[in-house]
Amino acid sequence: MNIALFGYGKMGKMIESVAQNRDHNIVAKIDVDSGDFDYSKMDVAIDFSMPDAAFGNISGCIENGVPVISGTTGWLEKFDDAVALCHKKNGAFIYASNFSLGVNVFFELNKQLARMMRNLDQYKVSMEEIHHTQKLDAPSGTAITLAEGIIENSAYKTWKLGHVDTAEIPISSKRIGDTPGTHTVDYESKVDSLEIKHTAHNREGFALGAVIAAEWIQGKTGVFTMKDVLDLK
Ligand SMILES: NC(=O)C1=CN([C@@H]2O[C@H](COP(=O)(O)OP(=O)(O)OC[C@H]3O[C@@H](n4cnc5c(N)ncnc54)[C@H](OP(=O)(O)O)[C@@H]3O)[C@@H](O)[C@H]2O)C=CC1
Ligand SMILES: O=C(O)C1=N[C@H](C(=O)O)C[C@H](O)C1
Repeated sequence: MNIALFGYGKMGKMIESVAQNRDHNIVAKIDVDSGDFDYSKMDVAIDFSMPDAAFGNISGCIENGVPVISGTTGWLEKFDDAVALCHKKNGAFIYASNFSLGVNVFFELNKQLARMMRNLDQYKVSMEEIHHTQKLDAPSGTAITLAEGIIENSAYKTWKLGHVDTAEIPISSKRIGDTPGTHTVDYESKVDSLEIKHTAHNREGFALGAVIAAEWIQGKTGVFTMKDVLDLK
């Protein structure tokens, strides 16, 4: 498969390595100051760029008939526009706030736990995410997806960074060293604590998930999620 990388930073380089180990070719490495590039050489594009660049990269690929996988976080105010464009152009698009296989299982576990805790008023939920100090957005895209999973399956109405009132899920964002990504969902009562946690040991899992998504989307049209890719029930 001929893969174009939009964003050749920490993740772009990791994806290059994982993709080459799976016998794919990298046909373009596109950063902020890259010149012209040729969409006709791309079987699929993988975007791990920056919040203000992602929508332009994704829409350019869709307009030019290139299936696109995006892991960039912090641009979701334009997500519905990307979905509409994909449907209009009969394109193919997957966004995931986190491509690691373990986190996608964690997303489903989190929803199931929220359903089980729904009527147990003794417990108050909170969330913590820890990332490296270069991260631009807070809270992380993964923490937002986890909060949305709880909101869909409980009486919580919204999430908020820091301290909150009772209908909100508090998210604490910490930036420590080179932490690849740690997410904890905690239910606290007066008598006990129940927590689920995912810890990424490095960036390889994110890259592997994105390459698996790129392989899976070949020949398909539509807007998909990692739940579709991994066939999680
Ligand atoms: N969904 C997931 O599983 C994961 C998502 N992420 C997300 O992916 C994104 C990238 O992360 P990471 O690789 O660590 O960040 P980096 O800062 O290391 O890399 C981002 C790259 O994007 C480049 N860039 C800037 N503008 C553009 C543009 N217009 N077109 C193409 N490339 C551009 C930057 O170039 P320059 O340096 O020249 O400005 C840089 O090389 C972040 O939003 C992060 O949150 C990260 C890990 C996992
Ligand atoms: O910026 C990162 O590094 C990461 N970003 C994603 C997020 O915002 O959730 C995924 C992962 O945790 C790493």
